[in-house]
Amino acid sequence: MMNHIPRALTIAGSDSGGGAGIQADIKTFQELEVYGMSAITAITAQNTLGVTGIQEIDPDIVAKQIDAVVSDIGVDAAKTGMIANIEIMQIIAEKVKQYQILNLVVDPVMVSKSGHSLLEEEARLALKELLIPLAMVVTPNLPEAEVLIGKPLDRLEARKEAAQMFIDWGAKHVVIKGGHDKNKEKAEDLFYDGKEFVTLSAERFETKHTHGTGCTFSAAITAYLAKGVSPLEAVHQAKTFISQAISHPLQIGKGHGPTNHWAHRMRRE
Ligand SMILES: Nc1ncnc2c1ncn2[C@@H]1O[C@H](COP(=O)(O)OP(=O)(O)OP(=O)(O)O)[C@@H](O)[C@H]1O
Ligand SMILES: Cc1ncc(COP(=O)(O)O)c(N)n1
Repeated sequence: MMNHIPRALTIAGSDSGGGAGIQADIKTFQELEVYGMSAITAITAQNTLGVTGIQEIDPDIVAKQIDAVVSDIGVDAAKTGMIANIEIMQIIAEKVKQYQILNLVVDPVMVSKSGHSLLEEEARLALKELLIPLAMVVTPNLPEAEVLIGKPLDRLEARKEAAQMFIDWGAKHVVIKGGHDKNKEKAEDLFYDGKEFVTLSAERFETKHTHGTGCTFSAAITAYLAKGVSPLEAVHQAKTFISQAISHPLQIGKGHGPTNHWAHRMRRE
């Protein structure tokens, strides 16, 4: 009898530099021994210094990519990253509902670390109505959570209230990532399932090579969900994966280099 092969789909933008987006996601799936597939929403001309061009993909082609992989191969878990515009967001929501993709990780990507918009401003708040309600796990960073909530989230109490809002919008679980909280000695993320708060704490590494950390983290959560792991355990395992990837950065390019997707192997070898 054939073993079941876990299959994960990323619905996101392409990063020609290979550090973020679809490329980071597929590398992460591969490292975690999950079969990776993609539905590309936009092509970015990008490297470690920034984004120099964006071609948004026709929403109909985004839909056809999702149809193609679901109808033939099947999807155990999926994630969204860069979505570019409202039409693409609408079609993704439609397809997730049509195919009843329950293990959906929504990474509400808005702006790249280099400061380029990856989701048109008018579409940002629509995440609350269209995609967050379909999320098994939603993974905002602090600036994204602040845009969606509409107020600063400096204090832990405010972050806890914000986490409750994500649950009220329909997400099953939320992780508010603390990577941007540079004042904190640790890299601390807040997980909430509507009942219990869990702080995920790890060493904060002094490095400028953090291009694609959010993509890699959400892709790792997706890979673990595809393998049948519970959301809390998936987030714990993904936190270990991203910490290892940041702790052994790749000295690639002249700007913010990528994380190291194979760093986790060093523990085994
Ligand atoms: N310097 C660091 N050292 C250790 N962990 C970090 C560091 N920076 C970010 N992280 C961790 O990486 C994960 C991704 O968080 P981050 O806040 O960087 O996401 P993001 O801003 O969405 O990333 P991106 O901008 O790449 O999309 C979180 O678990 C966060 O705590
Ligand atoms: C295609 C694509 N998707 C996502 C990101 C966010 O990653 P980062 O914030 O690290 O630049 C990116 N730069 N490009």
